[in-house]
Amino acid sequence: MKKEPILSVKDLGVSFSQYTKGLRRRDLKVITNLDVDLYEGEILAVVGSSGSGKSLLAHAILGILPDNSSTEGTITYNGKALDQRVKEKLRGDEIAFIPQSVNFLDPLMQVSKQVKICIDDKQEADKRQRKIFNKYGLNKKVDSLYPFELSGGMARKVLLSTALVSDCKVIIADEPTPGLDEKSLNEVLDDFRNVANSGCAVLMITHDIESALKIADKIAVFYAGTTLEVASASDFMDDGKKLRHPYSKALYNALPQNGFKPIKGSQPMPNELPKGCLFQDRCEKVSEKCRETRPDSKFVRDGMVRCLYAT
Ligand SMILES: Nc1ncnc2c1ncn2[C@@H]1O[C@H](COP(=O)(O)OP(=O)(O)OP(=O)(O)O)[C@@H](O)[C@H]1O
Ligand code: NI
Repeated sequence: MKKEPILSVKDLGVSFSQYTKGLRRRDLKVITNLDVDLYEGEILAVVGSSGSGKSLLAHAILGILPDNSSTEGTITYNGKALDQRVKEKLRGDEIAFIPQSVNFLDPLMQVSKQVKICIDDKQEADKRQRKIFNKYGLNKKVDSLYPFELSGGMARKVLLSTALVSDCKVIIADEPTPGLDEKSLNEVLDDFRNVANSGCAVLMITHDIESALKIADKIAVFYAGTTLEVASASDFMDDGKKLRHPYSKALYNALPQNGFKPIKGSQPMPNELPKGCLFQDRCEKVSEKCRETRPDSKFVRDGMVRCLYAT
């Protein structure tokens, strides 16, 4: 029997209402057709350039989008559609969030306390908090510090600790690794793999495809607010031959070990999305049909892709 996802996002759309000149209101759609499925015991890495919709996906799942936003599509958790009330209940209880900005730490609480409140077993809390701080090289003196007294790297480690000590079923990590030294980066990647191996589902948003490939099971490739491909991490090898979308292949070719070969152009802005395929202006294989038709998602060789010509 095929395993069901613990968290499933289907056809997510996010719009923001904005006031333009003359106080006319208009809706700007910044996300169209985002799809991801998360499974227990698996790490799904979400990659894509700045502005492709990675953080908004996380915020939509957690119910922390701004008030001037509206959403379409469905987000289900254990098969049940999530509404705002349930999202708020799950946040911090079953779903742990590691935000992109370290400003999410409580400025008025000592950092060791912020980690301890995430541990259900209160008798074990002191020990477990110290253990994880030790592992990340945060000495005893750090326990009593407040966030403003920490360097960026230290604050990032505290944020990571809050999620990794919790017994949550899902961890959503938005850029968890910038600012970490090499040793801590490897520790953190190992820890994500270990929590996944013990059954947790991990959604890891990252610019760092190389790190993602070390630990992820699957990679979702976002572009201009749309999921273009979801592939096995093992498809990112052998010249990228197994990848289904030209953009995923381009990302693969741009990795340092593959010679940093970039592609020309940039992702379209939300207010200038073309009719048809979003990647058309940068694609070598573009046809007339690509300019007319926005590709639906389809399953190709056990992966998902939005390209008319994917095989
Ligand atoms: N509050 C907002 N109002 C209007 N547009 C927004 C708002 N928040 C995000 N956007 C737009 O939505 C798009 C997706 O933003 P998002 O923050 O999800 O990108 P991202 O992939 O996380 O980028 P980064 O890698 O830089 O963190 C961008 O075009 C951004 O400008
Ligand atoms: Ni972001």
